[in-house]
Amino acid sequence: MKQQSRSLIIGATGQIGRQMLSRLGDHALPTTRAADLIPGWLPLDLAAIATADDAERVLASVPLHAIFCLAGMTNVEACEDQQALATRVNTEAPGALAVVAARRGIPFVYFSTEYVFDGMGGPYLEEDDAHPLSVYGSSKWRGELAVREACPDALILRTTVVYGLDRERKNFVYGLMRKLAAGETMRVPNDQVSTPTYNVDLATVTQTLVERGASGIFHVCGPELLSRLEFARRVAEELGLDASLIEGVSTTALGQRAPRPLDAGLRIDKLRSLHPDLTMHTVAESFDDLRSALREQGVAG
Ligand SMILES: NC(=O)C1=CN([C@@H]2O[C@H](COP(=O)(O)OP(=O)(O)OC[C@H]3O[C@@H](n4cnc5c(N)ncnc54)[C@H](OP(=O)(O)O)[C@@H]3O)[C@@H](O)[C@H]2O)C=CC1
Ligand SMILES: Cc1cn([C@H]2C[C@H](O)[C@@H](COP(=O)(O)OP(=O)(O)O[C@H]3O[C@@H](C)C(=O)[C@@H](O)[C@H]3O)O2)c(=O)[nH]c1=O
Repeated sequence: MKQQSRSLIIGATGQIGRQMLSRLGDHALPTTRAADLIPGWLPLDLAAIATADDAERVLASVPLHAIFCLAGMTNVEACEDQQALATRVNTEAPGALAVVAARRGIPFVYFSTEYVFDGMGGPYLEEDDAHPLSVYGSSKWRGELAVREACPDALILRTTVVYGLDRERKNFVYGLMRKLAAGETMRVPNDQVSTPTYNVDLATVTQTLVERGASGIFHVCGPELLSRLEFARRVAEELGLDASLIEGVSTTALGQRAPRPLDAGLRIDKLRSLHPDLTMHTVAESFDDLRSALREQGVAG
């Protein structure tokens, strides 16, 4: 029987990958490194893909109509110590997979980050100069360049501080909820300014942009410019948690190894002007949608 052509979701176990998967349903072919645990998924390890030949081998005889590259080495601190792996996973493998997409004439979507900027003049537009501060940011910026070179029609989506329901319960909001619900203090940087992004909006916009044949770089993030401290306080307020347990500190005091862009955030003027029907929700609006689901998951009171 002829195999049906599907959209490859690389990184389908991740926060954003899960959202894409639930949207695309049977039209998606998810990948994971732990393939034996999930029947029907394609085994794919970005660390094993260095060249277009490697990518062709992995995808040989797999009919596809789009490739979404959501997988990445996303632990910003760990990237500082594992530069070679970060380069392979975030730069070289996406570039190699983009070659396959270009050869097949199918859409390729690469997820990038606000961390391509240095945070000295945000919020940023798509055409602003990149100047990453960290190994992670640099690997993603070089990933963008590799993807664009391999597949000039690729769609590159830059986002940041993505939150929402996450089966792995890994994003910032979960960390905050766990601490506050346990009555523990959370130290949060008061000098990292960004534009937090609801993962449902991000997945909806991604799907729509691909359906509309968009290409090039788009910033896709929430509409509010907030420090982590302000964001954390709003989340606490939305969930009825004790915001007095949130302690604002400088990034320096937090002692993170990877430098973060401070005065950052992304501007979505381009998205708004070319696709005015697409809405990125505020924190308050997204929590109206999210609150009950978080409670069902048993992580919020
Ligand atoms: N979350 C955020 O705030 C932001 C995310 N992004 C970008 O969006 C993308 C998705 O992020 P998010 O969903 O949050 O990520 P997660 O950290 O939730 O998930 C990472 C995914 O990458 C996969 N992965 C990691 N290493 C490899 C590898 N060597 N080979 C194959 N798959 C691998 C994991 O799969 P496995 O199950 O096999 O471990 C997992 O599915 C990333 O590219 C990230 O850089 C950009 C800006 C902000
Ligand atoms: C350990 C610790 C961290 N933090 C903060 C610092 C840091 O800003 C944040 C770490 O959580 P995050 O994972 O959201 O932060 P970070 O890994 O810096 O976030 C990034 O993720 C990657 C994938 C991106 O591409 C970025 O755009 C951004 O969203 O939490 C605290 O506030 N208190 C703490 O006790």
